[in-house]
Amino acid sequence: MRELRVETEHPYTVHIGQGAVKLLTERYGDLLGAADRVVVIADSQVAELHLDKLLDALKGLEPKVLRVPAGEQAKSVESFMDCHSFLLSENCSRNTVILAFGGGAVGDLSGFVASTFMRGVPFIQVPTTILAHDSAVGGKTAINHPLGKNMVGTFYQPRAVVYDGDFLETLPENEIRSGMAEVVKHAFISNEGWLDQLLAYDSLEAVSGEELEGHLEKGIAVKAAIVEEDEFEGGVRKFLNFGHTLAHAIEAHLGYGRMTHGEAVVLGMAYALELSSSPELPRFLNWAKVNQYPLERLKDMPFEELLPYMKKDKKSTAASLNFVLLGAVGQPYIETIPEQRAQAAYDTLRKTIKEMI
Ligand SMILES: O=C(O)C(=O)C[C@@H](O)[C@H](O)[C@H](O)COP(=O)(O)O
Repeated sequence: MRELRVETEHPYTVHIGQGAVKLLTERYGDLLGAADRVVVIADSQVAELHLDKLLDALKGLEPKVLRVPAGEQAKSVESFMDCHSFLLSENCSRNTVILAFGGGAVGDLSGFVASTFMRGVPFIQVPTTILAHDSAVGGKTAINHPLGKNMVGTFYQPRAVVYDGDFLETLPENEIRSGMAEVVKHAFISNEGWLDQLLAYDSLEAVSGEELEGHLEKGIAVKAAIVEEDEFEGGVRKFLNFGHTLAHAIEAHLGYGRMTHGEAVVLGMAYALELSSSPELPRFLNWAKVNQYPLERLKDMPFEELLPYMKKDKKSTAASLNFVLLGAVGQPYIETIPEQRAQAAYDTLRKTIKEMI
């Protein structure tokens, strides 16, 4: 079992490894045992596959379980209110502990619920996807608004992240693609050797379970170091948003859940590399093509339809479009891009993709 500390204002540990859920009672038994209620907010699809294992690990605690829609559909006002209604109907109090069981979406929703129920109750992230190595760490919680992704949310750190590798074994292909995008993002902003290694795999299927665990640990370490330096995103934390300005615009434009988050992030990273005039773009596009990321979808998305969302990005201001760009691998920076240049780069990228597929 591997452990990483995240030294934020309220520090916590990320536990990674097969069978990690047993730590819920071994390490967090005091917190959970002292709660008047333990509430599991579970992704409904994940619950079908893995809830028994989680409940087994929570034996004796008699948790209440609320199933929410799978994936991005969970991050709605309706789900948010359903969670609060459930907590109230179960007579939960400030002494209740919430467990988020599922991928990034259920983690974001549950964290937001935990941060707002009676002005805040403790929560533990129990992630079940590759993508969640990113979203479960760092304390960003949110639901979506039709006008922009993650627009309603808080910074609220979990008490622990218990990341059990067994849950990753049933991930569908598009979820593997989605999660690996965030792993590659962590490599782009931190470490050239690691990026070389990730882009050199013949395909995502060629990554063994053991190697994956190592990559996830590296990704979490990159993220934890940045979050420790800038928990509330005044500066360097923005680098974790590499590829996200366009990605979030695509997700909002298409409708949440129509493209996985990580797949959209791959399109967004390609765009950021184009804006950076980065020599990394060709091999990155090739990796994305080999692994069947939906590059071709850009052709149906005119720049003018994405622009309003990009203007609302949290890194932008009313007057400017701000992107995370890359000087070289491991050297991210923020730049304000004039609209015309943003449009020209988008058109160039679409042309390059059209020629290669
Ligand atoms: O933790 C962060 O900071 C990130 O930006 C990580 C992103 O990969 C993640 O998707 C995050 O939820 C995006 O946050 P947002 O503030 O751009 O909504």
